[in-house]
Amino acid sequence: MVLCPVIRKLVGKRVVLASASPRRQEILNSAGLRFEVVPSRFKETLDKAAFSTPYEYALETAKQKALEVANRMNKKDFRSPDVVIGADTIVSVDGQILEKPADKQHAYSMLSRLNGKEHSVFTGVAIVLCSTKDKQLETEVFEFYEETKVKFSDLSEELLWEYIHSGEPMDKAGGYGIQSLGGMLVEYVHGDFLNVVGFPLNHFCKKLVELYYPPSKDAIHHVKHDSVPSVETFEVLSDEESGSSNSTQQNVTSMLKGESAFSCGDPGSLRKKEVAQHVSGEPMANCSENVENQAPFPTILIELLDGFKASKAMFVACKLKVFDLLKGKDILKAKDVAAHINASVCGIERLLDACTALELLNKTNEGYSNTELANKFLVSDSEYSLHGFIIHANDYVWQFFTHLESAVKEGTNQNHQIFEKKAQNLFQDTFYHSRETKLRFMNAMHCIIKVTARDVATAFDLSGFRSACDLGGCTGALAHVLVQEYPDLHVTVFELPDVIENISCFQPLGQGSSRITFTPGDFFKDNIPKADLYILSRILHDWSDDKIDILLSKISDTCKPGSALLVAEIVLGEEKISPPRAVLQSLSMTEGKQRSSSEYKQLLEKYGFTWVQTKMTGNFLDVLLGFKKTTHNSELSNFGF
Ligand SMILES: C[S@@+](CC[C@H](N)C(=O)[O-])C[C@H]1O[C@@H](n2cnc3c(N)ncnc32)[C@H](O)[C@@H]1O
Repeated sequence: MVLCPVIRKLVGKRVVLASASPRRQEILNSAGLRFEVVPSRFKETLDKAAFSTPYEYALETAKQKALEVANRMNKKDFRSPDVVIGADTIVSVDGQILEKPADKQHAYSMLSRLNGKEHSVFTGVAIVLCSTKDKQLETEVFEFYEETKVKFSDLSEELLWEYIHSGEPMDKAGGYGIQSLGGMLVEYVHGDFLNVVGFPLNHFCKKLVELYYPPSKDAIHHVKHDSVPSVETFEVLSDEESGSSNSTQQNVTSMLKGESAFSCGDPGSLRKKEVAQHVSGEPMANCSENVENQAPFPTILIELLDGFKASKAMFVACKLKVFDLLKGKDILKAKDVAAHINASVCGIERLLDACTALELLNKTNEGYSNTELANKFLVSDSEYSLHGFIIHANDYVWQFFTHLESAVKEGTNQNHQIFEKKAQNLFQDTFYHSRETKLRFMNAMHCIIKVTARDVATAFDLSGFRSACDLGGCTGALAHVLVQEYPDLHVTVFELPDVIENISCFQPLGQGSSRITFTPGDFFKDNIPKADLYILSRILHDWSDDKIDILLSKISDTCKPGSALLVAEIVLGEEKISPPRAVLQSLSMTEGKQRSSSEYKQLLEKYGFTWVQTKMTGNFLDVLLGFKKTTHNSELSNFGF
């Protein structure tokens, strides 16, 4: 549901959030905004002393972040976004700006400064409207900031260090996250809570209202500032400039060309309006009113319409090992690629052009070559290859989605259509029904967990644990990262015997592997090994509540008080409509389901795990950690919590 009608005004526009912050993404997602995430590469190194107030610093950083992304995207494919949103959150105390702590000691000095005092949280937000003229990017910047006052209670040193050891402060401005454990430090909040989380949604919506529902012409006044040259404001624009039928026609044409809905009139008049906007802080006049009456170009629908073609083009190029052929610096013509993989020249030429359009390949007069993205993720033997996962998507998931209509009507998964028999057991009867399909599935899991393992392993500080058991740990890819990260940790991978028989080709040579043991077994039927820490990575979403009951009861019974359970899954937003990859995965209708953070928390608590914390990693998987109930909190501090 989209509560704020103005958010709907952005439907059909290419909206980009220039921030990697999962918190900002979640806030905007839950407001119903559809956007792409392109984290800014702007280095946050502006000289703070050059700004007379903290919010000016936050505003400038937000603006530079957004402009960097707008410029980069425009240069990259000459297809600029319509709107780029940049934001920067800082904490200010005693006139000093605090950003993210560099290490635990730095976090301690920040939190000590905030202890027992009131401080301000400022978020600067820049909304950059983009358009192009002769492939040159033109931008208009609208900016605002929000201030929220927060007061910390008087906190003991012990509590501050406990909080620091939770790992939570490290990626947060001021060294705390109010939406999670950090909320316990806070006595009061005056102002917008979401501003402290990282994005002032309310003010953002008001700003959009100003932009998209501007006040009538009469309401706009001349402004004169002593410090800036006198400029024309909206009132001096002629009718023609500000909204005649001619300019309406131009708007429609420019929108159909994919240009910004705001690029009406000649560029000169646009620039005048732009200056006026900056000076007066007032919105653009009739230009956007005209646009309101036009149906915007439904970019999102067109992209959805073509989505399956794009996926399939990438799948087929992977299956034919096109990226392997072009790996490194090789440049080949279509006919050479066709000869190598024994395919038609015209077919390959079309496939290579499609991959170029999708930014997987580069094309010059000499021929085609891999983009960096393809070299890194699509070549089958690259370190972080997703090739195996893509082949699984092509050979299995794709088939499933061709039966989606029946799946939706029947409310069941369609394995019986694909495998021609009803699956009693998801793994034995489907993924593992032949050696070929088993290796394909294992390779797919191996690819995806390799890319995400480091973030899973480090989402919490696990250095207090000595033994871990990764239940359904497949090829052991997560176990390998865990033993690299934690030199005192031993990991048992508990897996089906069928899988363990086939793990040898997935084992890296080298350090740490002597601390990994593979133990065959069935986690529903057999006893599970004893450990301080149990791990369920992408297990719970696959199973029915009955099966989960068996598994979690078993873990809970085996766990000693103070031991912990770590769950890695894609965590749904509380409204359960984001992130799209989780919601789309749900369509595969396995026995299980995806859950939100509060649902996982409830589930873990039901089996005796307390103190459940969630980390949204920004990577493919999010992580939850809960501790087996203990009467003594001191047992938790053995693990640094
Ligand atoms: C979706 S995969 C996740 C693999 C791995 N944990 C990861 O995150 O990539 C589920 C894994 O659970 C294993 N599994 C399924 N049923 C099992 C059972 N009854 N006992 C032990 N492992 C099982 C499968 O073999 C598979 O490797």
